[in-house]
Amino acid sequence: MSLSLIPLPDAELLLDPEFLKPAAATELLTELTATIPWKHEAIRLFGKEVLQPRLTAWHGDAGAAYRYSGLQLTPQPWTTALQQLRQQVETVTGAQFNSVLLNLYRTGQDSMGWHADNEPELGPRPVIASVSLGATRSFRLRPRDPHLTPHPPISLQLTSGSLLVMRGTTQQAWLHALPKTTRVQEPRLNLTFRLVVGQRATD
Ligand SMILES: O=C(O)CCC(=O)C(=O)O
Ligand SMILES: [Fe+2]
Repeated sequence: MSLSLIPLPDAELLLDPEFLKPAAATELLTELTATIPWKHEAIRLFGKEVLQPRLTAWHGDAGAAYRYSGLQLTPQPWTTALQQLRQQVETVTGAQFNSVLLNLYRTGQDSMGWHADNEPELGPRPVIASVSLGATRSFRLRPRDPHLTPHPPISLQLTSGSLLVMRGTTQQAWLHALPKTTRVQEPRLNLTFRLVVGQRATD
C-alpha cells in the first residue's frame, strides 16, 4: 500500500497502515527492543521530578542536539537497523531526517500526554514520520484551539508496521497524545523521524 491523506482542517496527515510487512515489523521490534540503549528519564512536571511513563532513546547525526521537556538530548549514533529504516521512510515520504526519537511503551499503562512537536529546533512546519511496531494503540489528535479549528478530536489506530506522517501546519494547529489503556498488555515501540534544523541558544 501507500500513504493516503486523512482529511483534517489545518493539518496534513498521511497514513500507510502497511508500510512494513507484519513479519518485518515483528523482527525489527525484537531487534530494537534488545539492542537500543533504553533510558527511563525523569522530567520536571509542575516543578516536580517524575519518571516518564515510557522508555526512550534518541539517535541521529552528531549535530542534531535537541531539547525536549527540559531534557538536553545528545543523539546516540545511527545503528544499521535505524539507518535502513530511515532510508525507507525518506523514500516514501520524499523528506529528509537527521534524527529519530524512540519511545517504548512497555504496557498499556505507559503513555504520552497532550503535546505538539513544535520545539524551535524543528522549524515552523516540521515533517514528522512516525513508525509503529508491536501492540496497536490509539493515537489521539485534537485542535489546539477549537474556535480556530472547529473539529472534534480524532483517534487513529496505529497498527504494527504503520507509518503516519504529520506535516504542514499539523504541529501548529493540533495536539496529539497516546493515552493509557487497560486493554493492552503487550509492548509498543514508536519511532518518530525528525529533521533538527536549528540550535537554540542555551537558556
Ligand atoms: O507514540 C506515538 O505514537 C507518539 C509519539 C510522539 O508523539 C512523540 O514522540 O512526540
Ligand atoms: Fe509527538
